[in-house]
Amino acid sequence: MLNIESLEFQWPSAAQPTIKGVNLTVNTGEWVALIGDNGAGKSTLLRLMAGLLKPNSGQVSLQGKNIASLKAAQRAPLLGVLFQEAERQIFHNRVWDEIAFGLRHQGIKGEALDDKIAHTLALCELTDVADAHPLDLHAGQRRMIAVASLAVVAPPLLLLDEPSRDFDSHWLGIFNKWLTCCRAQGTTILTISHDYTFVKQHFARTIRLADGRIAEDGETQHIL
Ligand SMILES: Nc1ncnc2c1ncn2[C@@H]1O[C@H](COP(=O)(O)OP(=O)(O)OP(=O)(O)O)[C@@H](O)[C@H]1O
Repeated sequence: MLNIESLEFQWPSAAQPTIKGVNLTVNTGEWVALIGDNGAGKSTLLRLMAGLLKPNSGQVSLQGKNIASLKAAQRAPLLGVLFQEAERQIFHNRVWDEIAFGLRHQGIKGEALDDKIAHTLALCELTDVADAHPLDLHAGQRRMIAVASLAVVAPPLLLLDEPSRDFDSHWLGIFNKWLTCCRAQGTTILTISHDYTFVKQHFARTIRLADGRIAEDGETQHIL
């Protein structure tokens, strides 16, 4: 599914590379947690995986395609990203329109569009706020809107950055219900997390990044 070879990346303003020769394979349907200290390079690596940054050398391949060579519209059906700050991926004035965006982009309209959105709103317990402005809602709901925008499109690969952050126990329960659906659909997931309870609950494999390199890669029960 996802193959990373000899990946190197240096932020233009940085004195040294942030990602230093990472090699990694994630198989279809696998769930992998990426852990490590603050500043280890986890979010940078996730952005490289998503094709949002171009590496200085090496390559990220997704389903055999070099991700850095794909346009945004070509990447959209292949992968979805949940960023740490949900606000950064919310652009519409109404929850319903935010969730509809990805489907409309795929040319889905009419009853098929309405049905998919109604199902996703119910799954994410957002039906009551479908007409609300996303930024009028609290942090847990805003994060769930970003989740719903991914859920409705259901890409085969999900890259999640600290997904359990901002959720109280109520919203975490709804989020975990969505993860159960992802598991049933065979979705591949790579998540960054500092929440080891969450990691142990869902992710059999854990990779620890330290100073831009993979320090450990193995079974979660041995690493955490
Ligand atoms: N936009 C940017 N421009 C320049 N340097 C950056 C940028 N984003 C991150 N960095 C630097 O890259 C290094 C790795 O940061 P990154 O956010 O990838 O680490 P992280 O492991 O995700 O940390 P955290 O757990 O705190 O989110 C840090 O030294 C950081 O200052």
